[in-house]
Amino acid sequence: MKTSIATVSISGALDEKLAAIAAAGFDGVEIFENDLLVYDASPRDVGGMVRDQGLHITLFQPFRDFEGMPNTQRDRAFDRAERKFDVMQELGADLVLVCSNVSPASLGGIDRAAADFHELGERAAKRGLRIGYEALAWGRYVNDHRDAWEVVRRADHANVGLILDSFHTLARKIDVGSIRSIPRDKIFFVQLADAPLIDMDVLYWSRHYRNMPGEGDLPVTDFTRSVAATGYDGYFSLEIFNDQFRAGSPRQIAQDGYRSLIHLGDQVRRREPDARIPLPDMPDRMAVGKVAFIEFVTDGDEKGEILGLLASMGFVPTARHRSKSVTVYQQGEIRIVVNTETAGYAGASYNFHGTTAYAIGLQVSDAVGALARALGLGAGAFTQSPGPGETAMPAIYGPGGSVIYFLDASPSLSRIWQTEFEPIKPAHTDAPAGLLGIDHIAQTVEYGELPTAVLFYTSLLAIEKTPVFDVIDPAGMVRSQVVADPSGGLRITLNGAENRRTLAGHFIAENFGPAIQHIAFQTADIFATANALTKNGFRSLKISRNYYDDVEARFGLDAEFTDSLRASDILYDRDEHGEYLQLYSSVYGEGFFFEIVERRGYRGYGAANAIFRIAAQKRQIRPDGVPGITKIDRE
Ligand SMILES: O=C(O)c1ccc(O)c(O)c1
Ligand SMILES: [Mg+2]
Repeated sequence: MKTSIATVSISGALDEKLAAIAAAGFDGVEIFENDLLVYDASPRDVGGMVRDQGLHITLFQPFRDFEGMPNTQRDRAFDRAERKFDVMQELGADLVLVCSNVSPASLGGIDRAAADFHELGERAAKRGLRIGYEALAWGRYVNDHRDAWEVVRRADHANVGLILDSFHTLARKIDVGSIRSIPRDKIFFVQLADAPLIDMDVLYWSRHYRNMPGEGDLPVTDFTRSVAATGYDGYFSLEIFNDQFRAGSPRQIAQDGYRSLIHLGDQVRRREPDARIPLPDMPDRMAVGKVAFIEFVTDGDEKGEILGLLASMGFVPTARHRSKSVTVYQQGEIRIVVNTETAGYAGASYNFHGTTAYAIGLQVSDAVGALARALGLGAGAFTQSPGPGETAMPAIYGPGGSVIYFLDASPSLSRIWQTEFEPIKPAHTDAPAGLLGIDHIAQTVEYGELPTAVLFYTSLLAIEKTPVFDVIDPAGMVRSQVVADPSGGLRITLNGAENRRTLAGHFIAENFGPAIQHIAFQTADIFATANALTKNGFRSLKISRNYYDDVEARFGLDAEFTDSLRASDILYDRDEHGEYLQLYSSVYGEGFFFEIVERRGYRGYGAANAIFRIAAQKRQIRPDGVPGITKIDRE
């Protein structure tokens, strides 16, 4: 797959952009004129800089308001073009993007536009250059790739071709099937961008909200399949106008972009038999059977607290690692691993973040295959040399420096709990609090890294994302998006914290980075679980009494049922599929907590209850109501 990205897509000065683009693995780069103009070096030197990074200049852009001008302005348009051709020759760029005219002065008329392009093609040919015509969704007369193609067809010049841009086509809901009949040699270049579905002016939407394919809601895969069906084998280039990306880390954004292209190319070539998208072989996205374990690292006083919390929820130690300071706590199918090693990555993670759920283990059909896919998508391998007799579990770095392990049914990995651990005779073997499995994991990330995390999980695993939704914290908004396997094997709620005063923002500030902020366990009977927990000394989060009056009225609940919810601090929600009951632990440390849920068919996560839960948690962290979260109520 020939990969490219426009310089406009990422932050920094031109040299920083180029370094980040090259480091991420791209083959080429679209040079945006502004990035060249504001950089203090000649076009020739910039061309040299690009090539020194091992990159090819795939396109120079944009050239605006060219075609269909009245005679008085037509000559000017050609003069301007010749000047741009000079720059391109200096740069070493052979293709220029001409976007459809938006000028009120332009005249329209398909033959007039075609004649202009024919002449421009003649002039370009003399210099060995090529012209690509792109329909902007807001072009004055040409705003549909089918019309742009008709102009190119009538221009009938070998040096004039079409540029397709997924955003313009998909934003206007134009049938992508129409691309399949365009001859591949007349498609000179393909730009790709996704975007969240927001109902707004298309120009504003395009210039501020585009994101990487797979991060938004547009059917970019269908678009790319249609392009691939023509046999197109040229560049696929990311052209992402996005305010957050412009302010983000150039390396991170470039890496995300590369991942999104490889993932897209991989999905397209699996579905489109005539696709000419060469990519190294990698297994397809894998379904997650379940979360096999969650691993905490802790030490010192904090260790006693976290173990106390686990015990109060009915977890019992079942196995101790043969050589490391690692213990497994279990209940039913749930395994919580508590690591108190001071060396290695766990120890380093503890020193930096304090007690944290830094690793998860995912059960997949082929652990080595999952690792291979992750590496193919640019993830970092996590390796720690195994001790004598230990099995190296395939693992990668996840969002925020977390670790993701893969387990499968292979002989060595499936027996890891027996071979590496010594059993501890448990005090009891039933599930004492009725906790049956992990319902979901909530991971808090920086606001700008929500799309990064979504793309990370959905490109690697057979899980789908929900649209973004807002969680209201009394101190600000938290943007949320869920990535989940429809069968429930893995559900991760991702929260992007916009400021440090929200509970999520406070958590990542105090934790010195993004991390798992809560873990939700499933029960089949939340009232029985609540009773068992109370007997165990579990301290639930106290919910405001006002909440229950409201929930009773909102859902028309029986007074008796509401009383039982109130008595156990259980929150209630309902969707078209059923009911949801939620119970929270007290807050641990600077914002970590556990949740227990009973799903009665319900498919969501109780977003409507989040504001009540967060307010209660903040009361607990800050009982005196003094701004700034300072003191934890441990009574
Ligand atoms: O917003 C614009 O003007 C603009 C310019 C060039 C493009 O390729 C594009 O897709 C949009
Ligand atoms: Mg474009």
